[in-house]
Amino acid sequence: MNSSAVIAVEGVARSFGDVHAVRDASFEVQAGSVTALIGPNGSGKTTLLLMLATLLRPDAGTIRIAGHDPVADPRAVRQAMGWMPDVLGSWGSVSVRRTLEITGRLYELNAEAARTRAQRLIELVGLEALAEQPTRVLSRGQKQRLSLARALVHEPRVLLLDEPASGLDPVARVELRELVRRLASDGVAVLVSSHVLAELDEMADAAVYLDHGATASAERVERSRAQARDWRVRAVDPAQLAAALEGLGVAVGATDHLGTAVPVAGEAEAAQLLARLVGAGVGIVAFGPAVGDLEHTFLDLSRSTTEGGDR
Ligand SMILES: Nc1ncnc2c1ncn2[C@@H]1O[C@H](COP(=O)(O)OP(=O)(O)OP(=O)(O)O)[C@@H](O)[C@H]1O
Repeated sequence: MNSSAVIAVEGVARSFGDVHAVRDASFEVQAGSVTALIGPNGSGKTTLLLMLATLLRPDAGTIRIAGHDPVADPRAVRQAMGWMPDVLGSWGSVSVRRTLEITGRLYELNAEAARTRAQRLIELVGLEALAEQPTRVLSRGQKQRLSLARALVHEPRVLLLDEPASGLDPVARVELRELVRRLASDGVAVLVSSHVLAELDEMADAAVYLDHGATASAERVERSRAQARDWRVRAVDPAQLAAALEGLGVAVGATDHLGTAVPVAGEAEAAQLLARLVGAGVGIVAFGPAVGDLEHTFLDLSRSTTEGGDR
């Protein structure tokens, strides 16, 4: 295992009867980084996270969290790790503040330290106005914030986040992203699963792609990343743009209100195309990849699996 890998997963599998939820997962997450866990519905993300969080036993393979084995030493793993599940199970009649204080006590903070920590976390996730309310009155997004605060009570070195942005409004999503980046810059290893790939693009340094319970190899991910992708171009005068593209012999894709899709092999080719269009006098107002890096790779991997490509 790499010396700074705080999460190390090797050949992990878990089935439920005939359902092979996770077949063969191997990856590492480094200290001070944010790694995205990406996969289609039912690909095994939650099952994998539950195994890392000591809540489910793997049938095969090895997991190390901060050097500890979740099966042999779940207590050490829980001390090192904060876990934000996709749905918060909370004590409905207990206030937000008490929830965090009780969680702190469960992590063996003394009463004074638990109180101070609860107050800091309430401020960190912006729940001041609701601190004395019972948790049952919280909206889904507010519950997500409480769930995140609870995961941070014991200042973990490893943070597992299962769909943390679901239910959050746009402002809260930006705040979540900034908070996660800040935690990573403090040295925390973060593994985050989400379906909102554009958001992960801005948050993550690395990605693990899970497909039918297996992680895609680094070589396969690299192949998919390198595939030609569509860029989208928009001009003040769409007719002039269409004529210029035709003049340059560019085979255009679909046009919608965001612009016209053009297939481009890489950034150098994109820069060349832009220079030519501007040189031809076209007033370009927007030019960029049609989808983010993670989404492009994810779509290409899904396509190659559907088409029976190798893994
Ligand atoms: N307790 C269980 N018993 C039986 N099958 C299960 C159980 N938990 C998960 N599965 C099955 O394992 C597969 C992987 O499920 P999992 O929830 O890990 O996927 P996921 O990638 O998190 O999906 P989603 O993106 O939809 O949340 C699915 O086919 C699911 O039906």
